[in-house]
Amino acid sequence: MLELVEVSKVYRGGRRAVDGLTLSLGTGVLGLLGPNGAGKSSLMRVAATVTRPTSGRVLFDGVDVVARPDALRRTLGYLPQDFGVHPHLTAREFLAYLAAVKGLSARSARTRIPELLELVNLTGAAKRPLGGYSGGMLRRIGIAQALLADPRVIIVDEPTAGLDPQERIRFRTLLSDLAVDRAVLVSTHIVSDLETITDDVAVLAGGRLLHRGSLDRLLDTVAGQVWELTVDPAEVPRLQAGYRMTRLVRTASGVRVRVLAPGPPDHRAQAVPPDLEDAYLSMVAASPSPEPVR
Ligand SMILES: Nc1ncnc2c1ncn2[C@@H]1O[C@H](COP(=O)(O)OP(=O)(O)OP(=O)(O)O)[C@@H](O)[C@H]1O
Repeated sequence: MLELVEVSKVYRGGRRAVDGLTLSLGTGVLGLLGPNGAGKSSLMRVAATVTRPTSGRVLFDGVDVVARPDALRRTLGYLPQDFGVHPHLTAREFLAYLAAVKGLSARSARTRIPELLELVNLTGAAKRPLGGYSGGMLRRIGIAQALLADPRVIIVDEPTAGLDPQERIRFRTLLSDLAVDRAVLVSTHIVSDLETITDDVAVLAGGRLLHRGSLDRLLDTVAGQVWELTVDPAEVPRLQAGYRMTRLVRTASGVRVRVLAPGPPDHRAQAVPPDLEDAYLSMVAASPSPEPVR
């Protein structure tokens, strides 16, 4: 449905935020995972036609959206990271305003807005000013506005940032439901957010794509390389200097550490099954940052 081909984004001053990245999206959720500054927001802004790529192409059903953005824009729902609302407007007024901006007829807005408020579970709060909403409620209003035009493509940047655990679950369920017949691109730097939302992950670091595939394939990249051992606190610096440590927990009997290594780092080390955090940290740590372009 949406294809990014060799896309680069270089900002003024030479910062190369996206570096020759190729990625395709079909129906379902694609999780975009990467540390802060990896280029996730830049990539999403390019995909959402908010900014143009410096080079490369973005195709929507085969049509070049850089030259002809309208076809995608008509059917795109985009929730940026810094989504702002007017605190004095109620949810209903805010959606009505955005519906007008997006060119929906007054008649379709009248039917669509209550449907969306129901979908994001905000019918009961529809007449309250947005200034009194919690972070989770605001994110849900953000999703509602992204769905106003019944989009085929939904792009949401760090949707779970600032949400409490319950809101997080509700939000993930909503996104999964929407993805049944839509392409959904969702970014996060929280590995555990992805496990329940999708099995299709793209790992980004330094503007480059490090991995695209299932969570199992991501786990395979560190199979047999994760070890746990309990050590004296004084030994921690030596281990930290020699190995990538993915966890460190103080216990009554010492410090329980989890390290990545091709073989056992110590006679006390026990092999443990890798988790996604291990795979992600191993991948991101191995990736060099690209040089700024001069
Ligand atoms: N408008 C801009 N002008 C100049 N540099 C920018 C601009 N936007 C982003 N950058 C830089 O590009 C790089 C990638 O930023 P981007 O926001 O795309 O990453 P991210 O993965 O979304 O990170 P975060 O989760 O912190 O937002 C960073 O080094 C950032 O400082």
